[in-house]
Amino acid sequence: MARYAQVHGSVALITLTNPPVNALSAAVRHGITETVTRALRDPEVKSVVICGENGVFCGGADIREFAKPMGGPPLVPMIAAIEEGDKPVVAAIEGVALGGGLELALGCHYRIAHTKALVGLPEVTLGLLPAAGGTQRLPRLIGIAPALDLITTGRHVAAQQALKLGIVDQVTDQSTVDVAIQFAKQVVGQPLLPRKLSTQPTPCPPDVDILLEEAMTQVKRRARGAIAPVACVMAVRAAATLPYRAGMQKEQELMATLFRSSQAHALQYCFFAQRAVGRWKLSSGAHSGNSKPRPVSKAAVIGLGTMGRGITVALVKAGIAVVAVETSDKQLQMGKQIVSEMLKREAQKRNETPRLDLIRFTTSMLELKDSDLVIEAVFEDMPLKKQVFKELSSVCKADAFLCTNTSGLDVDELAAVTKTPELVVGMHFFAPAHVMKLLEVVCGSRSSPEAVATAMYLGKRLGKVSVAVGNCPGFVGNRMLRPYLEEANFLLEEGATPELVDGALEEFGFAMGVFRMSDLSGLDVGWRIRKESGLTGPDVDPSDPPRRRQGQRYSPLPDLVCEQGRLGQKNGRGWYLYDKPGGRVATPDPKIHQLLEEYRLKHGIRPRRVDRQEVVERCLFALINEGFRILDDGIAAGPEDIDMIYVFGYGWPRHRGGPMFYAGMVGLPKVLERLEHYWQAHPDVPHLEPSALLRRLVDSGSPPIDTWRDFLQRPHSQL
Ligand SMILES: CC/C=C\CC(=O)SCCNC(=O)CCNC(=O)[C@H](O)C(C)(C)COP(=O)(O)OP(=O)(O)OC[C@H]1O[C@@H](n2cnc3c(N)ncnc32)[C@H](O)[C@@H]1OP(=O)(O)O
Repeated sequence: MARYAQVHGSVALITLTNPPVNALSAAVRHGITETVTRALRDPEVKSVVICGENGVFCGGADIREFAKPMGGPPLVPMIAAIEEGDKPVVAAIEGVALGGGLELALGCHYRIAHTKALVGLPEVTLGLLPAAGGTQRLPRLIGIAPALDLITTGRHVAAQQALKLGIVDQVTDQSTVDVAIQFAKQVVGQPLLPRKLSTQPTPCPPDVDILLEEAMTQVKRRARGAIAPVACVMAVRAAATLPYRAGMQKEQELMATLFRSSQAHALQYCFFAQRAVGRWKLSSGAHSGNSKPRPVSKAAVIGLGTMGRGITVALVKAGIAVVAVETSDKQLQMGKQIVSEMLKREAQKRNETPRLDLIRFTTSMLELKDSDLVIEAVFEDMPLKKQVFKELSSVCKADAFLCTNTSGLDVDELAAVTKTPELVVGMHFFAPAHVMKLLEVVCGSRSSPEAVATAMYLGKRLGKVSVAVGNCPGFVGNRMLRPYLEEANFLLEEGATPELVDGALEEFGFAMGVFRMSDLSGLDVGWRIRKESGLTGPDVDPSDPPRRRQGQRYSPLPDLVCEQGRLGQKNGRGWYLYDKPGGRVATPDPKIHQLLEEYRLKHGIRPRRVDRQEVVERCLFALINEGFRILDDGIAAGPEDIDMIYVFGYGWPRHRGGPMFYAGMVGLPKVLERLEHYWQAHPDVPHLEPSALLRRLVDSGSPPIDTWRDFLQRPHSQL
């Protein structure tokens, strides 16, 4: 899978041919080994150019092969043979040179890149390190600090920046291969040794130890338990402190540990899951392959609250014209000012001019008449949303898509008040909507394939990971969140503190524990929803005991906290005390501890010691259990969909693969056994009752996650 040609008489042109990204599969490695040997042996060949077919140099090692036994020639000696050869080899980089692809290029003596090319060592995002010499050659080429940055973050670098850093020798906007061939002819006869990176010393600043220590501290803080970034720093340290051969040895040792790790499996699963969720399928048989999105050139956003503002900014950043609607002039002016500031900040980051000209702010719904797609983002209140949808249905053009940003209300109920229910679909963004990568596309029972395809595609244009889900209260993400939050509250009743619960979840890898997250979102949001559903406030059934509602255990603790005027970070007091209203520095609050003690005393609860393991099991296994129910109900098509929702929308640590993957990693029998244990202890908590799907999977010998779809009762029936 590498083509060989002799061009311009004396140049061997080797082209990698493994579409779509010319990944270095065993066949490609075999092809490179064979063609390079041929070129080096042929006396007519004076220099060599390596390029990739279809405008892509190489996307790196073939990630699918990592799960199989290793076959074919290994990368390290293959790249060493190129570098050690006595003929100049030039890499012609178009498209991407990533991971093993860039390592191959680093083994070449020269690198020419197209202006639009991207290079990088993203192995860390797959739980690995660049183990084909990348951690040893890159620091020798560009120095310790920039190499640490690229290797520990895995970020892609555009050609011009790669030129500045010294990764590539030349950038061209012409045919890269032609330029590389000319270049290859010119460098024949020039000394090759200085171009062989493995023979060069690593340029080290005098304070290299401090630099490496700081890098280690920084990655540990950022990594939240991920091991690959730490190993990356250790490998670069080897490049700074050891000769090349010993450095390579260290690289291989570190890689061997990472390669077998559950984190690497989780991260590689995420890589493919992220791509798989784009291939949606509806119960009607329509799917991403046979349903075309309609172009959206003009969108509208109704409501300029937090969500509406973020959605407007996301649309404008994608170059889409927006009509932004508010009810009153005052609200409109406030929205306009905040959106403008947000856009200016965003543009500043990208060194661009803010596209304020793309937005028309108005209080008149009549201005929506030529919008292709409208996103309603008003208050989370069904009667209000219905009123908006009725109005939209009469003012918008007949084929306009009508979308709701509801976080859990019934999309079918909204569709029913319109003249075009087939054009109604949910687009559930996550705050801040211009930043968060997740979009839940909620398919109502009457949503057309075209409406779903358009919402999914629009999400992609906005840079989101769009996941199609069915219509049920809370959809996927928020439905699973409920048992998670409830278990956290029950743990407080039983003896835990907010900081103990959050500490356990943060140690697991969440950026923020459940109580800090609730404080950030605002405690009044959930309070209002609980009042509306009769769980607290005047509508509570007076015959309900204080800690039971609607036939099951209920914790009124969050209501009590709100009643004390503690609304979270925004007013400086919630489950924690903050440095100031809106401040971010959270400290444990003795008043909350006192409230918990008084509460337990009042309800005759004898506090017990809750450990971190119980926190993780009760909160996360309850959430996972709901995930199994969602799968069996046909609300999500597969475990990958749930996992991507949690990784991109709820801060689930990516190196743990998402909740469903994690369940498989822990072992389904163990999850089942712990749920049974906790359910026995708390029979009044229905969400702890193990789901039927979990039981079926365990009874079937706990099959691997990629076969779970075969065990679903009604696969994607609600999609
Ligand atoms: C000793 C170890 C040495 C080296 C280790 C490595 O090299 S690890 C691999 C490092 N490389 C990467 O991490 C790059 C991964 N790929 C990407 O980032 C993107 O795919 C890329 C190349 C930027 C292209 O993006 P684009 O949006 O254009 O396409 P898409 O991501 O949808 O990919 C298209 C299909 O190609 C599959 N694919 C991509 N890269 C690889 C790969 N390295 N190995 C195997 N398969 C790869 C991808 O899954 C898509 O296929 P699909 O069937 O749709 O899932």
